[in-house]
Amino acid sequence: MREAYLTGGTEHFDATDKDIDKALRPLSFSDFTGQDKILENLKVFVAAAKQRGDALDHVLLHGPPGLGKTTLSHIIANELGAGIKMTSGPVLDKPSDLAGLLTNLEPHDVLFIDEIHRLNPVVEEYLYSAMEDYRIDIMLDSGPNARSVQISLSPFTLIGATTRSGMLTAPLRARFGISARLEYYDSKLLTTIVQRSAEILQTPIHEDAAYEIARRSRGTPRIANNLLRRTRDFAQIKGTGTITVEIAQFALNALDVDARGLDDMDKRILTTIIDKFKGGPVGISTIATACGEEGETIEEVYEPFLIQEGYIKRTARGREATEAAYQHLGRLLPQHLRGNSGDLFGEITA
Ligand SMILES: Nc1ncnc2c1ncn2[C@@H]1O[C@H](COP(=O)(O)OP(=O)(O)OP(=O)(O)O)[C@@H](O)[C@H]1O
Ligand SMILES: [Mg+2]
Repeated sequence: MREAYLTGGTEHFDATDKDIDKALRPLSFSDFTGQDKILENLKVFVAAAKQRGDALDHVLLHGPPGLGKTTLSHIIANELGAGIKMTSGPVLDKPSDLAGLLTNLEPHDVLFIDEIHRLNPVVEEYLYSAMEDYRIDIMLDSGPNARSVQISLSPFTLIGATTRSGMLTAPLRARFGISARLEYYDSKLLTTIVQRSAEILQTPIHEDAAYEIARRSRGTPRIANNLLRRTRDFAQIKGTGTITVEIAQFALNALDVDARGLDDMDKRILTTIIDKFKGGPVGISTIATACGEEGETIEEVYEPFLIQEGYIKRTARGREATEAAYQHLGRLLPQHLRGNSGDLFGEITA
């Protein structure tokens, strides 16, 4: 169930959750909280393109799931006053799928390709000339009648989103004029997002309760919104409807979200490194097998947050648990991590 908070977009939610998700989505630059640097730049690029009457340059948005890549793509289209067509890498099976989408774009429209690192290489090849020269060459017929026809496209903006920018080919990456990496949100920003969402859901929430949800949301707006929804259920059934800090704590504990926002899989990864591999270093695929999870998912979804929060370190020989990880899980620090306290001890006994 926790997976719904972490992975793959909105498809895990039921119908009502999907509707709520839509309602909570910011629609304009001014509605969007955080990622200040990215927004500042995008505002300039959008305004300049509009002033010149050009299509906006192609945009690559990358970063962990749930930080607002899809949301930002819609906002960019809104701010451009343009239409948006959505698709995703694995869905574009044949060049004709891509051609169909491209030839239907109005001038300055946005084509959004999610999971762009998973494009079929043949389709990707076609995308190059579309991005560069706004044209595609398609083959008609096959065998002796085969001929290639060139089709001009309306100037458009491709927005590609990916959680794995490292898996993009160099030629594709080079064709994006604008590239932005979304970062995890701090608790203050997430508090603002929780408060905004609660207002849209018409649920009264105390500020300390909003903060409690925020700081336990793995730096991720999607998780914050999900925890808010579930907390709202607890407030409704177990309380008076208002989300107080007590209700928030009760709900978050019931949902197995720990005090620092780590979930079951986060903890399983840390305990695996510490208990089974003496704190590391250990390779990601070994951790994955021991945790019963895909290596890719660990690298893409769990590890970035654990690294950012200082629980694991990436070294040339693999992943290592840090002092913070031992402390958080209540494990005894191994000798090599005792550093300062060991010295102090040595001084006293000397
Ligand atoms: N800056 C923000 N302010 C307010 N809400 C946000 C913000 N960023 C994201 N959200 C909320 O979080 C949810 C998830 O965002 P979004 O779907 O854009 O993430 P994503 O980066 O596309 O994730 P994925 O990689 O899984 O596709 C959205 O429904 C939106 O309501
Ligand atoms: Mg998305």
